[in-house]
Amino acid sequence: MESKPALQNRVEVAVRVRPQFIEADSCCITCEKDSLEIVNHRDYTQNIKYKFTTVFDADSTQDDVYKTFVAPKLDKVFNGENMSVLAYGATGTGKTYTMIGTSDNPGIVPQALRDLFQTVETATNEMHTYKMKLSFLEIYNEKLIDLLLVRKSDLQIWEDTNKNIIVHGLTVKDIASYEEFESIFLPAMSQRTTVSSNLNSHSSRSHTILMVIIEKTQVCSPFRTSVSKIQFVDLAGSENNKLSGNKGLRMRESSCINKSLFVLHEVVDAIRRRQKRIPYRDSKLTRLLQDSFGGRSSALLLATIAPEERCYYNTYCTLNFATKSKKIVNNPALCQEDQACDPDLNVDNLQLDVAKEPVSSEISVGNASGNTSGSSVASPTSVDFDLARELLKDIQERTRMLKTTMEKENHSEKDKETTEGKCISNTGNLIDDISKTENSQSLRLCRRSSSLRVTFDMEKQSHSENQMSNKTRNAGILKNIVNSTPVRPIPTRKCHSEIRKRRYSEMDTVVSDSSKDDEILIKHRHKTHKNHILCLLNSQNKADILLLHTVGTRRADLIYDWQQEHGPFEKVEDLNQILDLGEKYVSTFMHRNFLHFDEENMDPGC
Ligand SMILES: Nc1ncnc2c1ncn2[C@@H]1O[C@H](COP(=O)(O)OP(=O)(O)OP(=O)(O)O)[C@@H](O)[C@H]1O
Repeated sequence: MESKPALQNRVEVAVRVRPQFIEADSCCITCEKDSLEIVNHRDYTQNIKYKFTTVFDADSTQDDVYKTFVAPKLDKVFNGENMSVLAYGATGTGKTYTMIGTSDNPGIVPQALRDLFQTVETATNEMHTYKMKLSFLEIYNEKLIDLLLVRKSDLQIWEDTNKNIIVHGLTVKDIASYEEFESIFLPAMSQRTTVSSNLNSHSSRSHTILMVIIEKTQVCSPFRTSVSKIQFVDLAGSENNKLSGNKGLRMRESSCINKSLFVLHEVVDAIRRRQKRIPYRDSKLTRLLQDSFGGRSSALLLATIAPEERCYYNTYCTLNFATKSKKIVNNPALCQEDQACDPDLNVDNLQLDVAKEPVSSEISVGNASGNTSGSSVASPTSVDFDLARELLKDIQERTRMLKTTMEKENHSEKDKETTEGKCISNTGNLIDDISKTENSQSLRLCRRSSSLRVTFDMEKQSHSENQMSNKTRNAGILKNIVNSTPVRPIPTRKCHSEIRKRRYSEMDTVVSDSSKDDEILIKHRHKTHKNHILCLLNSQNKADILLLHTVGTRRADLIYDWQQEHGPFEKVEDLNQILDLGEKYVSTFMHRNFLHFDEENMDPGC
């Protein structure tokens, strides 16, 4: 495969400034075509200048953004590459507007889908057919919700032995036309959780990921299928609770949003600093975006900012995040599979590829030296599987013909067996040879791919890595999918200390000398949890009390009434004073809330 120019693999970043809504507030941004300046808050006599691929000023239209930043890259997806388009920015800065838009001013998603369907139409010919599929999910309060289903439940993220990420049970729907896409997408979009806040009348309370899968299949033998996907990510905006006026449940939502965005920052920082451990697992968002930040997908990040001075701090933070992100180097690979040759590989398995494409493991994401060990491994000799399979078919065909001829010529039974036996044994040997070669090939490729997945800095990226042949990569991906052994659920961040310990012990090379830190961390977390439980118990809002495990409306009433009468609980054990709860229940309460306490229950106001 031809090596690609370094810049093509970096996360591409553009910034869009939304129009000024509050005239009274002065504008703090000056835009150029590919740069912008804001005042330096540390020294008002200076400006801070940022450079990006493109800067869209407040006058830019939806068309400008789509046609300049996204449309030219859609070809990549058609050529088998995975791609993510992400909107990032503070609340009310125009992420959803830019991604989805309105019926009069359609945003990136509808425009891209129109173009994709158009390309499918023109590209379909006697050689290839195309199939498009759709999945749509939101991450709300650290829960994965399938937006294509009416009944909402928290989906699980699973991981197979090849470190492929799978959203278990996620609906994948076929879409045959743009109209069909709209008929599925628009009702699903209306299911997304939004509320009115001081900063945005339709503020998104969740991150959404819309995945469009494109399957390209050869009409003739060998019926190859290549599967690629493009995902559109509309991140919920970071929020300052004082400005947004959030309380109670809104506060909890915003704490989940802020926390996952915080982890995203940490992931970006860790990749840039080439840390051993990239904290992808610390939130569901980063787990699902693993491929877009330091993985095998190309990524386009659109940072949205507001021009008003009162939004200065958010603008400054967004621009800094955008600047950090553009330094991340992804290592996109073409996804291709030989479906016809593998009867076990059914299309339904591929549907799950919305989040299943190979991703970098925490251990393989940059070792201490920032070296990718695999890069020094010479490319294994490429075995031409297609040729081997053709040969195999040929032998089988000849065996069949020989058998028929022998029967016709009334050869003796013995002769027939001997000749046929020879042919079959040859065939068997060839099958063995092929599968042995494939297995060893795939083993090597799997090892290589886990160490080759992430490159932090293209300048330091080894040349040999880029030169990995197209076929080798494809075969690697094919084997990654074909060899996928049963998946297992990943313990997500709901982890309590035990899971945390176990996870750390699994990550032998990474944290072998950090057990002390871990212990301190566990103690700290325990203390923090205790404070948060206490805080929820003392909340003036019954909805907050209901967030505690094992607390239903009756118990929430008892707890609320008690604190109204006696004042706030000083310690969690004070629950024993509510006689109606019973001693046994209090111990269950402790057990469940301490062991199963998850951070989504934390109220940031506490
Ligand atoms: N470029 C723009 N031109 C015109 N209106 C815009 C533009 N950008 C944003 N808006 C308007 O600003 C408001 C907030 O935009 P939007 O809902 O897209 O923000 P958001 O960043 O998605 O916020 P949140 O994170 O709270 O969901 C909307 O009413 C939207 O129509």
